[in-house]
Amino acid sequence: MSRSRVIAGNWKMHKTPSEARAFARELLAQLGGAARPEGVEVVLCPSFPALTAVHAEIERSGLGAWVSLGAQDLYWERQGAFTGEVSGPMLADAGCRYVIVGHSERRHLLGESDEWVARKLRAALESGLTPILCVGETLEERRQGLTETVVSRQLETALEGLAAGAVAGVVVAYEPVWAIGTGENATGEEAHRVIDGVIRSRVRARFGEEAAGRLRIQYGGSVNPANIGEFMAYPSIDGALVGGASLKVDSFTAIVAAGRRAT
Ligand SMILES: O=C[C@H](O)COP(=O)(O)O
Repeated sequence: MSRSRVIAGNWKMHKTPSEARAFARELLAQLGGAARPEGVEVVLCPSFPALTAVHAEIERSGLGAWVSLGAQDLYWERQGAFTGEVSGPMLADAGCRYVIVGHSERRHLLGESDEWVARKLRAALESGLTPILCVGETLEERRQGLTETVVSRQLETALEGLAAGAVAGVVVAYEPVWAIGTGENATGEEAHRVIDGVIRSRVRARFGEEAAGRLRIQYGGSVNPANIGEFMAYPSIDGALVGGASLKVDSFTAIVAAGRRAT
């Protein structure tokens, strides 16, 4: 299995720039003090105002070969009269390599549609950023047996019209909405079923074997040091998108360490 794993910390609307800087310094010191887990990339996604401070800490740490900066969102236009929005070129210039698109909090709290997410994903790629595309069903959709329908629709709308080579470079995060911040995670088997049986197989059908084989697919939703092993036991799961447990140095470093593929 040659795909590297991506362990991303989504700090959401936590930590001021000074708190983020101090936290990043401590986290990077701890990550740098241990051996790099083989085949693992780490992405830190602070809020917009903290990006440059965290970028400076990554540079200072010398871990830039495997620790990257990511943003939590972007707008699809490159510049213009879009008050409050942030563009892909701005993020790239601030040192980002990754950007989250379509997080469920944006879809459900802020009304982002599948079409908006698709535009954002394209904008990310055009700016040379790796999008982390979030997909996942709500509790109600799960109860109605709509997981596959919802995940397929979100995935296919976002990837529609892209070249297979571009799709191969995307990271998809399967985040069942009912598992986010609730302490109630999907089981490894449930995550594997959606990741392999829905997401990778849809990509295979639409974009071919090579794109499907290269695409990295994470699980997200109440990941913590106690349950990360259950997900990483599946070769199909290429890492995790971590919310709450990424806000503490010890829990996040434990999750990063667990990301290495068993040999
Ligand atoms: O982006 C991260 C996800 O929303 C998961 O958050 P959580 O780990 O706090 O459940």
